[in-house]
Amino acid sequence: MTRSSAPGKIYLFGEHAVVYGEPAVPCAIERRARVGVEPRDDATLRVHSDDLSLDGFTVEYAGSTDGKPDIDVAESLVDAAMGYVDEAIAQVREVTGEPDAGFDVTIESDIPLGAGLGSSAAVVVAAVDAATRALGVELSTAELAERAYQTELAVQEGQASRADTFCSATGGAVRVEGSDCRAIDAPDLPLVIGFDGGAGDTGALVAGVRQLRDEYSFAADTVASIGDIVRQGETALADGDVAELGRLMDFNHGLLSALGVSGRSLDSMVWAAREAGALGAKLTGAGGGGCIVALDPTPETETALRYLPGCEDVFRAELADEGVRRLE
Ligand SMILES: Nc1ncnc2c1ncn2[C@@H]1O[C@H](COP(=O)(O)OP(=O)(O)OP(=O)(O)O)[C@@H](O)[C@H]1O
Ligand SMILES: C[C@@](O)(CCO)CC(=O)[O-]
Ligand SMILES: [Mg+2]
Repeated sequence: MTRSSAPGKIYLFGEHAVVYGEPAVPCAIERRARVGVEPRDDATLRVHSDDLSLDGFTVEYAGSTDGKPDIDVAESLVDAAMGYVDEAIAQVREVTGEPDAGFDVTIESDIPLGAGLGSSAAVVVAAVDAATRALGVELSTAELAERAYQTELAVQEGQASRADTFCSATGGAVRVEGSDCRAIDAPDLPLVIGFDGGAGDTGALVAGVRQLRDEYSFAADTVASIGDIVRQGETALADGDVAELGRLMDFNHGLLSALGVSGRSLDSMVWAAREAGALGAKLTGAGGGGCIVALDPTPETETALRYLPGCEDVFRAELADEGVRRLE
């Protein structure tokens, strides 16, 4: 068995706008997806994940185009669940020049699905890394990030940035603007995550923003303004000005909300954090439902979120300095 892990992430600033070429600053956090792969002697892909909300199931199907999944749950759920792993393995087949490679894949993850913490990117980065190594190919971090990006791009129907996958592959805080991806220095930040137990569909949310942006020039301006916030945020990060970071996060949340990607429970967690004295709070990732990130060095935000109806989990996030990790 060849195993790799990769971290999830939060966005300090810039999700969604990054899809249209604005800069974004995601930070990897110490919550990981671990993927183990065992090459098979046929072209079948067999995936087991206990973490899927489908209550743990195994899907088996032939890697060829006419292969039908052999499962006992609704096919749409399977499509949603399998999309990223399936495409990650397609990338592995291409980069290794082994179109008929088959694998048994086992996924364990500490990252809630579809909640804005980059579970898809972490699973994809770890899967591509483990499966290529299992076939005797070691990708550089840049190549791994590129293949993982191509995976998200394909699954999200041509609408993805390099931000999540680059951040998960390299770890740390990063800045992504188009194809320009780089590590940046970030001070130790007092990050608190609130999770409403829900999820959003990244592809659908990104498509919704694209539609608004095409329809209204002020929506396009909103996306451009998020870019301005990110640039200002970079200065605040470089200065270690946590109060200013918080103000900018609040503003960023407002603009994401205007673009239609927040929701009642995300807004209520954001307001609970602000009322508890957080320096700033915003949704993270694609939105719809899932997680917010707040800045608070005191325990007040954690306490407020813990008692907020509709908030299912609260935790402090540590920055993950290490990206992909080769386990065995
Ligand atoms: N533990 C897992 N096992 C199998 N597949 C997973 C697992 N975690 C995530 N995935 C895949 O990732 C998909 C969720 O990705 P999606 O991009 O919608 O959300 P996210 O990456 O968690 O959040 P965001 O992109 O907003 O940060 C799942 O539907 C599934 O295909
Ligand atoms: C919403 C988005 O900006 C981040 C999802 O975590 C999509 C992407 O960058 O691919
Ligand atoms: Mg994702």
